[in-house]
Amino acid sequence: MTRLIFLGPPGAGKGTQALLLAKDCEVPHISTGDILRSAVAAGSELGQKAEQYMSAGELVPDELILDLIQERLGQDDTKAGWLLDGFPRNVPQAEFLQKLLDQIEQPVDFVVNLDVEDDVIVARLLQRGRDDDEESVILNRLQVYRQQTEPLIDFYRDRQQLVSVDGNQTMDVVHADLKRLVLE
Ligand SMILES: Nc1ncnc2c1ncn2[C@@H]1O[C@H](COP(=O)(O)OP(=O)(O)OP(=O)(O)O)[C@@H](O)[C@H]1O
Ligand SMILES: Nc1ncnc2c1ncn2[C@@H]1O[C@H](COP(=O)(O)O)[C@@H](O)[C@H]1O
Repeated sequence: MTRLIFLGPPGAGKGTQALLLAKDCEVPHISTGDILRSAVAAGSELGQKAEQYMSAGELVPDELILDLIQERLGQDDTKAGWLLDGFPRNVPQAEFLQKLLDQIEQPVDFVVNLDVEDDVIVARLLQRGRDDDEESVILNRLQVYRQQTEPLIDFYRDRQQLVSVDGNQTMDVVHADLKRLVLE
């Protein structure tokens, strides 16, 4: 049983590491960014509403995300655990998640905070080249991260759930560190 939340700035490697660990642990990797990008590609109502925020590097409104995550965590493949990547992104989302996990009796094991410096992040994202990896949008995502998401570090530290991992190392070394933590 593995239930983890990945925190960290854009480009820290959350998606990369969550995908690797999801394979090791045989649990789903749940990325709200991936779900939203699929919705945009499909042209669904959710996608149409979310697109303008995503392309500007803003968070989409909570009302578009909370039902989505509640429904996803109710699906059968989550019974053996899950890895959350990109959710929660602000304090109201974290409070919602805490209540939801209490209700469905699925406590989180711990929250991984991937630490990476800003200049490394910008270089990585410019190389990744996703639609929202354009320099001005990257800088806005970083600002949104500092204002809205970074306070979650204290939120989870106060609850003794935070574990920091050095994301400045090679992907293999970060993966090995995470495996050690999960298997301990
Ligand atoms: N340890 C690493 N060293 C060098 N490059 C890395 C490392 N981890 C990830 N990357 C690369 O950096 C880019 C960003 O990684 P990734 O998509 O996993 O970040 P993320 O935290 O999920 O970002 P976002 O929040 O923007 O979706 C990718 O191109 C990935 O291949
Ligand atoms: N949890 C979220 N709350 C609000 N907006 C979100 C959330 N998760 C993703 N988004 C939007 O999608 C893009 C890309 O997300 P990544 O996690 O970086 O793939 C993000 O900038 C938000 O606009």
